[in-house]
Amino acid sequence: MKPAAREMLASGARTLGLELTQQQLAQLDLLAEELKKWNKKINLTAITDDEGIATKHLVDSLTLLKVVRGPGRLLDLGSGGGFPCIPVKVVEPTLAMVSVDAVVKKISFQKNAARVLGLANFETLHARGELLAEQYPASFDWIVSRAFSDLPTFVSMALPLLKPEGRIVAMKGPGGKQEADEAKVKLESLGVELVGLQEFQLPGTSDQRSLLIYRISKN
Ligand SMILES: C[S@@+](CC[C@H](N)C(=O)[O-])C[C@H]1O[C@@H](n2cnc3c(N)ncnc32)[C@H](O)[C@@H]1O
Repeated sequence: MKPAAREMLASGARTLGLELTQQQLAQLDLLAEELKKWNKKINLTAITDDEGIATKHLVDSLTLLKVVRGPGRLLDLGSGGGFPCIPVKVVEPTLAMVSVDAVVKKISFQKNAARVLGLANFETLHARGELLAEQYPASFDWIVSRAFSDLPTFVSMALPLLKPEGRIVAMKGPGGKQEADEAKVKLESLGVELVGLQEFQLPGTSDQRSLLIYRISKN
């Protein structure tokens, strides 16, 4: 990435309370370069400029760390080009990751990126999220997604895979609260409750973001 984009990444992360090491910066830079290289052959993202990648993919993925903490097992459903899971893994390596996408070429990209970046405990899976319950029953502390699906679809897919004390985190844009309100009754009938809602501005932009956090209902 150009120096200006690297600086946007470092300062965006700092705004989130994350002081990136030189090694983490170099790994995220490498991820951006691999993304641009592969994107010429396969369609991974519409965002192709360094500044856009720095803020809208890298810093945006790291906003998840406002809520998620390691150690633990994290599942990213519909991870596409590896967002948010790869940047989060780089910055919070104590999280063991499973990254799932239904499109094989996206998973091939992630496998390559994980190798080039030297990520350990980062499993990639070419699969549909609906079909994971047998292989991963009640297995994850965190199940997350960004730009994946509506809340009821995501939550129903995540529930059989979530540990009893685990959390489901949906990364949303400015309409997150409204979506949560509209889905409230449906989500309660599925057996989850909203335990956190964070609304904030994506650092380095004027874009609004929200994080919706659910757990299995206690009553
Ligand atoms: C809009 S992309 C978002 C990718 C990434 N999370 C991001 O924010 O950049 C949605 C991704 O979900 C994947 N997907 C859609 N339905 C899926 C399913 N049922 N199981 C697994 N992946 C799915 C698609 O292949 C696509 O890569």
